[in-house]
Amino acid sequence: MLRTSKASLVRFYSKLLSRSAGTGLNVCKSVVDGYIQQGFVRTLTQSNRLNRMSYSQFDELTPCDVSDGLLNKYKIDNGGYLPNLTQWSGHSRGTIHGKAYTVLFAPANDTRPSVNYIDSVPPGAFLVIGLVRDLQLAYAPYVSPTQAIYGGLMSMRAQYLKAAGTLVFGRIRDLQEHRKLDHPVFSYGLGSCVAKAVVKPVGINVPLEILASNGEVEIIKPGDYMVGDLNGVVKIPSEIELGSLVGYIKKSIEADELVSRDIENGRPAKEAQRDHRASLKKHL
Ligand SMILES: O=C([O-])CC(=O)C(=O)O
Ligand code: NI
Repeated sequence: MLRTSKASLVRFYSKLLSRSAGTGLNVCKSVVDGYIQQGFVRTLTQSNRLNRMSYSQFDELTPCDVSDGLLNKYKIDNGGYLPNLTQWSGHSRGTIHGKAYTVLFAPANDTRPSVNYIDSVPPGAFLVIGLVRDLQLAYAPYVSPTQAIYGGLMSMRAQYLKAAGTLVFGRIRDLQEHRKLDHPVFSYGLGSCVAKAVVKPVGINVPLEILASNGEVEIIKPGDYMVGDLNGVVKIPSEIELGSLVGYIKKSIEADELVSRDIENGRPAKEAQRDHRASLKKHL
């Protein structure tokens, strides 16, 4: 009982800490540090281990499965889907997944200095590159620069550092090179010219604001879990416990397999769905 309440306390403060990042609410950090020093760190480590154990289970899931889980269990209306992205390369690798390592690009005349993001991509990370809000559009082509902000050499380095894949909310170039490497790259579009005359990277592991085509803004935080394939990319917010999500998704897939068998045997789809999905409610 006590452990549960400690765990939820730590989760609560961790959330508060991530929300307060950059807002000057340093008091939260000292509170969290205090709890961690008092031994609650063990609980955190245990929950990280649980998350780590679940990671390879995403090899067997698709972004569609994940969206079903986010919609039905967590009531996230868009199922975490980040619209209008295409997977250009790395198709042989099945489902691509990893924690978001985010990079923000701003206009070349931004006062912040340019940063080197590519040489510190963590192993297993999903490299996620976005532009500042002013350079984004709600409708195709979704960004105003026509230049490519990512190329083949960057994929070569990301792959060497064992990144899971790359997601660019903008244009990429050197398509042949990404394909030759078989490195998974997703983006809005393509280009041929490098972007140094118009934009530069200014932030690493900062939240990215992504304008979606329905006018909503999706925030991608460092550490959010990203899952992609031919269907596109889905974001699992870092607050969601991956073990519980995967548990629900597996039940949901089992139910769909029973529906599929019934449909193959000529049973009406509506009736089969109603019957097999009813039992899912107890896993919510
Ligand atoms: O060189 C650049 O700046 C971008 C590029 O084409 C690559 O990464 O291959
Ligand atoms: Ni290049």
